[in-house]
Amino acid sequence: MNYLQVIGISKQENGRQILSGIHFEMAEGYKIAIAGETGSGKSTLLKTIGGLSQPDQGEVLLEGERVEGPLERLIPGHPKIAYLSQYFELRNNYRVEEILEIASKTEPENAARIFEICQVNHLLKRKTDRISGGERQRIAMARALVSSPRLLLLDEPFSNLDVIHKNLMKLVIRDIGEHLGVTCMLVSHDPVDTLSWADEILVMRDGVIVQRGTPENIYRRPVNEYVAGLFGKYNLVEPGIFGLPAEISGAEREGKKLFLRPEDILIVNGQGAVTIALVKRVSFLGTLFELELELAGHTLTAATPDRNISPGDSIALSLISDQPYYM
Ligand SMILES: Nc1ncnc2c1ncn2[C@@H]1O[C@H](COP(=O)(O)OP(=O)(O)OP(=O)(O)O)[C@@H](O)[C@H]1O
Repeated sequence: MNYLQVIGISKQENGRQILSGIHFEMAEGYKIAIAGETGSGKSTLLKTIGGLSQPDQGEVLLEGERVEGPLERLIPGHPKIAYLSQYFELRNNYRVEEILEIASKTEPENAARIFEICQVNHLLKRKTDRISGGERQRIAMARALVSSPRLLLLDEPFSNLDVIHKNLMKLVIRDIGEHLGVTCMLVSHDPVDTLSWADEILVMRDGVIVQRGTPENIYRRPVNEYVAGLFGKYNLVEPGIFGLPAEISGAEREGKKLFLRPEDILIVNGQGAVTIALVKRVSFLGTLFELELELAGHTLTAATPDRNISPGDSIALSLISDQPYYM
């Protein structure tokens, strides 16, 4: 039996279709991220899974039992599912430990482990109005976890966090799965945040799942430009400009273009190379330099650690992949 089954969920709001026939299954311990542009239905789907939004059609089963919607329960929500919104509230004028104590349904030993993983031990004696945004988010996470959920739903857990607190939060979320064994699903409007965490990513657009796959598959083999663009920069060019034969993989690739992430383009020693591009612009990105290149009338984006490349240079290119992807 699948741990979580989402079966044909559809929902309209004010005559508009927000979710259409969403269907997927999830095994226990599996990590699913939901990505998509703003308004694509990610939060509504997550709330429906958590019993906080009523679907018009379809149902959600957790361990074989139907998750009731808010119209079917006196208190909306499911006792085994914790939903952590980006707009969570922490009551004012309480100490952090009191907030956590009120929510706790777990043994003190487990609670101590959760506090350690969420890195809130040093905050327990503080009043809730004397903590920063990043600390609040970790406390809200600890509060959700001490309620002993079987499934944790995180809606935009990285929003409003600076890089340091975002990285801390990523560690917390990783450790929740690894050390507490809580199954977790998260939504992020910045899908790049989900690549290193998720076992699988569901990409949504207009209330429909447009692609489902491993992070690597979605990143390297997006089904369309919408999915490609969500996960970063890309190039879509005629295969011929890299000297690739036009009919590499037969009829299915008819009219398709070569899909390349910036890092798929290698800058090589010019001897014997056939593809020479002109450097138009160089931008420093921290770990890499991003190059804007002109090649046979195309503008390409490449990435390189080489700091010795300047605008106006002619450079030789090659492709990193021996399995080109066409879109
Ligand atoms: N209660 C509601 N009444 C009317 N429209 C709603 C309601 N809830 C959501 N919507 C609409 O449904 C669509 C999907 O909203 P949802 O919040 O699920 O998207 P999202 O992908 O999570 O977006 P974001 O990344 O901006 O949070 C949006 O167009 C939103 O305006």
